[in-house]
Amino acid sequence: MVNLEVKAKVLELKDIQLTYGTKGRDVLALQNVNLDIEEGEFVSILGPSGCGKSTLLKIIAGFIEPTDGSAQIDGSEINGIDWNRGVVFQQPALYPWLTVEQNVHFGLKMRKKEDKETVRYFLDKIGLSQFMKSKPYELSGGMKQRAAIARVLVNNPRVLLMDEPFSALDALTREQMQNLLRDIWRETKKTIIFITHDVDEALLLATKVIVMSRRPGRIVKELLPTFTNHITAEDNSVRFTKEFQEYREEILHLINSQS
Ligand SMILES: Nc1ncnc2c1ncn2[C@@H]1O[C@H](COP(=O)(O)OP(=O)(O)OP(=O)(O)O)[C@@H](O)[C@H]1O
Repeated sequence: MVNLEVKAKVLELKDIQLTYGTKGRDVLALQNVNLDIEEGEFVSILGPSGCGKSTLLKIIAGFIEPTDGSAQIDGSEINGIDWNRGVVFQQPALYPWLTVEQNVHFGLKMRKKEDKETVRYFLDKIGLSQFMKSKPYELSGGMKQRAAIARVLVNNPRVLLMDEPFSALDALTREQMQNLLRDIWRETKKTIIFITHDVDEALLLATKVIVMSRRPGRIVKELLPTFTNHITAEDNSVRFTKEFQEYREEILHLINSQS
């Protein structure tokens, strides 16, 4: 049967170029980046250190403007930060003087959209209900990152942007967080853009893997793995298949040949 389902294009990056100007020395970070992202895609970005992954995410987040080219969300030019693009960083940015519940509620309150029910729903979803009255210093690294994810999800963003969110976590917690994020993605059908240095992590989560060249960053390959659709918390045996290893080797070869 022919699949006639047409998904909406959420993000469109056209000929993006980004030059940082520092102390008279220009750094060309991105050049000719073209990328379309459809609704519900889980996109992972890989590439050598310093190739411009975070820069690309910052453009999509609206923290910085491209020097050239166009970055659009739902057909409109990205113009500064907005609640429809939530960002999760490597280090969870929580307010230390607020409880977990207050941290998660913060964005809604800022917009005068108080909604305790939604806050509690997401605290439950990420497994932090019992800790909602705790302060961030009372939480483990994984728990803090759960709170940071909930804090973004309550705003119901169109796109979830994640910059190496699990790289500071121990291996076991990292795997738990990957499973949690996959579950959230399956349930909410959010569009996710996820930067990582870990090829396995990208293949275990993403439906589209973008490999970038060394600086100035360009996209050298887009791959469409489907492993994430076959993984559950109990069974991630697809990672031991020949196909997984072939993807892995191809990506590692691409990255290493850039270095
Ligand atoms: N504010 C800035 N001013 C000047 N140069 C910058 C600035 N931010 C980043 N750069 C440079 O731009 C290039 C791309 O940086 P970016 O942080 O986007 O890369 P990355 O791929 O995310 O790196 P990593 O994998 O090491 O986190 C690097 O050479 C970096 O030194």
